[in-house]
Amino acid sequence: MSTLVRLGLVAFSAGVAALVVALAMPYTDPRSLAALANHPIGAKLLNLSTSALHSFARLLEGVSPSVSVPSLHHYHPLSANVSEAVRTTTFPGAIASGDLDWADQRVWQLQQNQVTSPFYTEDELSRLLHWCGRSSSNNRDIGSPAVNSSSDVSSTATMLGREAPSSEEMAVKARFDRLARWVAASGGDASKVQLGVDGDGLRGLHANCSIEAGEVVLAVPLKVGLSAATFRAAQVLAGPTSAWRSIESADMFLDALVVSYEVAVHGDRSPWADYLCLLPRSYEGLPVHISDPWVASLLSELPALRRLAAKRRAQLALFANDLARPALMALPGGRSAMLRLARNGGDRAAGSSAGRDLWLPLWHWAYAAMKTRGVTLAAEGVQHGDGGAQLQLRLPLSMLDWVQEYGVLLPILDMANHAFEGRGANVAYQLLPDASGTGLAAALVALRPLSPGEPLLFDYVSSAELEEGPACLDRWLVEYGFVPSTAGSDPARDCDTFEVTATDIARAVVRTATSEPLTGTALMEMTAALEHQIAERLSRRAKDGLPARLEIHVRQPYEDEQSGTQDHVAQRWAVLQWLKAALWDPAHEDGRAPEPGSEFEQPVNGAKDCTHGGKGEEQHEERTSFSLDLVNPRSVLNTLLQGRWEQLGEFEHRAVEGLLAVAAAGRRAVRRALDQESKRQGTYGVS
Ligand SMILES: C[S@@+](CC[C@H](N)C(=O)[O-])C[C@H]1O[C@@H](n2cnc3c(N)ncnc32)[C@H](O)[C@@H]1O
Repeated sequence: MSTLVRLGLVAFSAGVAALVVALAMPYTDPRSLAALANHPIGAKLLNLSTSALHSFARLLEGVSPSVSVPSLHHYHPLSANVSEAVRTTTFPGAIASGDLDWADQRVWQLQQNQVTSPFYTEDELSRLLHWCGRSSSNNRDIGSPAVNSSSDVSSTATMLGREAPSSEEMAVKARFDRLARWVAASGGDASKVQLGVDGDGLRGLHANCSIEAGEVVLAVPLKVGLSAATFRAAQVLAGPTSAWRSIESADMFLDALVVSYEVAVHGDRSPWADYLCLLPRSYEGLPVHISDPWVASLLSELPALRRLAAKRRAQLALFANDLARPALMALPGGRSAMLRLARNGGDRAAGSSAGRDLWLPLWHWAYAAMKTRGVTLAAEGVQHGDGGAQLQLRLPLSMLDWVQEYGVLLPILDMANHAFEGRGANVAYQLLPDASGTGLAAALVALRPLSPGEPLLFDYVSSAELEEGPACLDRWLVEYGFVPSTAGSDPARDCDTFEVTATDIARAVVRTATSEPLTGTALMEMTAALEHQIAERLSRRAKDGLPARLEIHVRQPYEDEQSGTQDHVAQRWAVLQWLKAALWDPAHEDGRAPEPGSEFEQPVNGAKDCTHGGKGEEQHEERTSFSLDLVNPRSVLNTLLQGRWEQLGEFEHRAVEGLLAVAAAGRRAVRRALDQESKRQGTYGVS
């Protein structure tokens, strides 16, 4: 080969090498990578190349690109009946919202049948967080005493009577102090706060000195927060999560992946190791994690909660198996971490029940931690800087261009408990520039002068509620795992949802007509016959988009004059139309039957007689010929509300904490609706 050709080849190789280096360089320097990712074309190129690289890697692993994209349909226990479920979506107020019906009672039951053990246990968490060196902690665990032993914190903790803190308490204090130093070194300030326990035994954040109104009590720079933008594999997250972009609400599960990764892969080497050790080991209130069959059966009577929990449960399963597990394995160190999780379950050969793979327990616990403690930041604000400051986060965020909201776990700040604004909140959550002036810090600002030892309470949702109005309390249980005890009830947060089927309508009709309790074979027979008729009418009306069952939502009427609705029963008009369709023969709709606005008319054909409980074919005939067309939908609605009010009353004797609070709030809402119906109709007295 001539020298010239050799030289040419060397020059060509050098050129190729230079090109490769030029292409690879941005990936090695976070700043140039961030600059590139913030450019619209650069971000697209990065997205494309990381997705392509990831797909290539999967091909090498033998995963065919034609493997179908995972979908929530696979986790809907009745998905074979999807087309039937779709039918229920078109009518206003119909149960399903989307193409899968999560409200169907059978969905929750079937899911529940598969739950044979708790989603995670404290013992499993002890194994996952073995480096923390202690056995348990939860919100009410006093493994977290007031960590400042100064004498002016007497109102802080129930622990102060103790002379010497236990070794566990010392360990908690040491971890908290290390976190405070990390926050300070990162440009924040945690010098005015300490861990404490309130009078109910609830762990929280307390002031440790006197604080003026308007003073910043705590500032935690966002870069200290644990999030998809900051965790240790942030820069390579886009590829392994590229399949997530087409899945509804995928960003909600990104945070659980982040926590799982830090625990499984980095453990005590994680910058958040101290923080992870201070997290509660159990989050008992989240409906999605109900494993006790008795509690699950209570949830069945709260359809709004049940529907949300059923869907969330399916989403968690979809992500755990098909999306988060492969994503974690594709992140650096993920594959061996996953193997460790599988092994950490103990000795399977010995048939130990403690031997399950720890991945699912970790996943569910991580989800619970993020859900109950994370703050969310709009992706828009994160990418373009909020409050006038450009964020310094390591991840070129536009690479995750499908994310709308980032969840962030903020060490120390997330120890503060909740109180509604104007109802006990003494600090406000704000985003402020951090000490460097180039990034943001999440801050708690005093709303009034604070004394040493006072618990710091802020409103978890005030900014969200500004836009959407007050959230119903049942929503709190699903999203935050607890129902805040407010000073007196706030009518705007009292809501109830209950389900009405042909059976419920039949019972209400009998009750409306007879005002006698539903007892005896004769009444049962009559109800069954009515139910049959009602179900038939509804199924005939299915072609008009009328669902076979309806959720009735009861809440404070919106103040908004524009909407023009002032009914405690949401979409009352539509509900009455549906009841009318269930009760009245379509042939009678040309004015032959009473309109919903007209007064209740007594049923004919001896409906009253049915309460006498006689037997025989003749009477049965008479009863089943009861004329539904003459029953007024308004009176049935009234009876349904009355029945619901009584049903919720029974919760008082059997429900567990969170569900009891939801049921009580629902009962107050239904009471208001009943009063409104009673006033409107004048003639109906309700007890
Ligand atoms: C952000 S954490 C607050 C700190 C937490 N207490 C701890 O020990 O780590 C939110 C959790 O604290 C509890 N919590 C906060 N505010 C509460 C309140 N007002 N009433 C009851 N529980 C509350 C709930 O369990 C909630 O899921």
